[in-house]
Amino acid sequence: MSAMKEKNPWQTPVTIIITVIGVIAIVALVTVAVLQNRPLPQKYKYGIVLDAGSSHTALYIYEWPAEKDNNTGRVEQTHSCKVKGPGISSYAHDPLKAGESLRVCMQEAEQRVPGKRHQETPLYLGATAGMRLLNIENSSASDEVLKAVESALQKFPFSYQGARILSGQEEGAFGWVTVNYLDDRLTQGLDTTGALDLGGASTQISFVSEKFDGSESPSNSVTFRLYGNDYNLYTHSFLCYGKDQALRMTLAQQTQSGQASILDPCFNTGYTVMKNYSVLYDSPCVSDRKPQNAPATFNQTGKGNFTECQEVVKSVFNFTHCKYSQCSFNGVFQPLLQGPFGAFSAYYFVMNFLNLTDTSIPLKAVEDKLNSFCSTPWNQIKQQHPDVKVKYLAEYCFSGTYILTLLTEGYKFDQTSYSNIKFIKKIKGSDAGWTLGYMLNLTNMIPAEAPDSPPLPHAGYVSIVTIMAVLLFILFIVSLRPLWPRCSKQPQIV
Ligand SMILES: Nc1nc2c(ncn2[C@@H]2O[C@H](COP(=O)(O)OP(=O)(O)OP(=O)(O)O)[C@@H](O)[C@H]2O)c(=O)[nH]1
Ligand SMILES: [Ca+2]
Repeated sequence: MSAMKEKNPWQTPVTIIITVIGVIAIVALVTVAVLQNRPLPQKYKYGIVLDAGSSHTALYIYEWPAEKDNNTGRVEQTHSCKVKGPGISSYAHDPLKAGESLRVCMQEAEQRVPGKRHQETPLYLGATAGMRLLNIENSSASDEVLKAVESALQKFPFSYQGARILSGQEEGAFGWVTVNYLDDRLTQGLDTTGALDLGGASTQISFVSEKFDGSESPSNSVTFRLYGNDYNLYTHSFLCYGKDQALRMTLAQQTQSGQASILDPCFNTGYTVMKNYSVLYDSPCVSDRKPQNAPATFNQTGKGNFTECQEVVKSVFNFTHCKYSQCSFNGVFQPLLQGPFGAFSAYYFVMNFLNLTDTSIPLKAVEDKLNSFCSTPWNQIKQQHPDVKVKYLAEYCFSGTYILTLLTEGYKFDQTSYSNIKFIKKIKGSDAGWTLGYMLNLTNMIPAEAPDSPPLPHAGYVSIVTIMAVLLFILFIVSLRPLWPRCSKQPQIV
């Protein structure tokens, strides 16, 4: 055996030098290209929206890249703060307290938004059904409350943009914008998702239906042109059909004769509380039905019967008159249900607690679950859920029954369309609700026309520069072929 040694042509000094220079050139070229065109360090802008709901106020902080205001999906919720205490409409007798109640969350916002952005950060407060009801009942009181929150908010260093009561249409439409913006459906021109919002004092349904052009009921029609697409949205807000006011209506229904006690099928057996007639009837949703000569209080005792509860709940809906081709309830027009729906706020709280967020199950199974929950004694319910707020816990039988009835009898969801509902709280980290849509609209962040298609994205640019550099280098090496050392076919024997 003889030792053989091949002479590797790549090891000649010329090729080594060429290779090293080539590699250095590529690295330098790519580095310069990448650094030169790297997106600048990201700067963010902020916006703050206060959702002054009937049951409570919440503050949301949104953030988006400073140079890309128009890009869909780029605005995100970075923080939320729940105001302690009730909604601002509950401070009608002491409006200054409504302003004060916002202080803690506003101070939190001061901490969260970088100081140098404070002055340019828009701050909005939108009030919903609680203030709508107060405005009906006592408009000077609602003005006082708005004035008080206004002067409280103006003390903070943000760019205050006003506090006002949203109309039901706005509340429904902006909830729909939020859901579809977060799902990235608007820029893509995709089919949209409907929005179902169940608050404490009102509830909204909003969706696009092919059959609906707005002509049959103009007051339910909202048109948008977003990113070059036209949308004709159906939306309706039912005042008094939020879950707290609906509960009042069912109690009013059961206390018509002004009795001193009622057996309420919507509460668990063994549950009993004393309620005040004047407190119960202190709302425009029921005030006209206050029984004469009723005692000051009545005892509400649970009977825990889902079927009977559903009967009482049904009685707060009016199905008799409809002057349109079709109605949901109370003579309100509603086109054919279409597409998927996102159901949020109390829809989510309640159905999540009852383990009913899976909408692929038969409606009969939803009823069975409610049946068994409602008939469970109150003691047992409390024992099973020691950490849940007693007020929420006591109302889940009613709330679950109300939601099922509202969806199926009210809005006419059937087995198939029910399975198109998704109970949601957040989408990609941002809460579902009207606040984001409201801010996007007021800051003109959703353009009517599609923005020009962006130039090559950074990653694409880097890839192309790298590929080109490598190709150039290969071409260079190949062009030097005449200088390549000849390699003999025969291995040399040393
Ligand atoms: N079970 C449960 N209920 C909740 C929770 N938070 C709020 N609720 C109740 O759910 C209902 C709706 O709450 P929200 O969506 O905050 O209602 P809101 O915005 O104050 O009322 P609107 O002005 O009508 O929109 C109210 O009855 C609340 O008391 C929760 O964490 N769990
Ligand atoms: Ca709300």
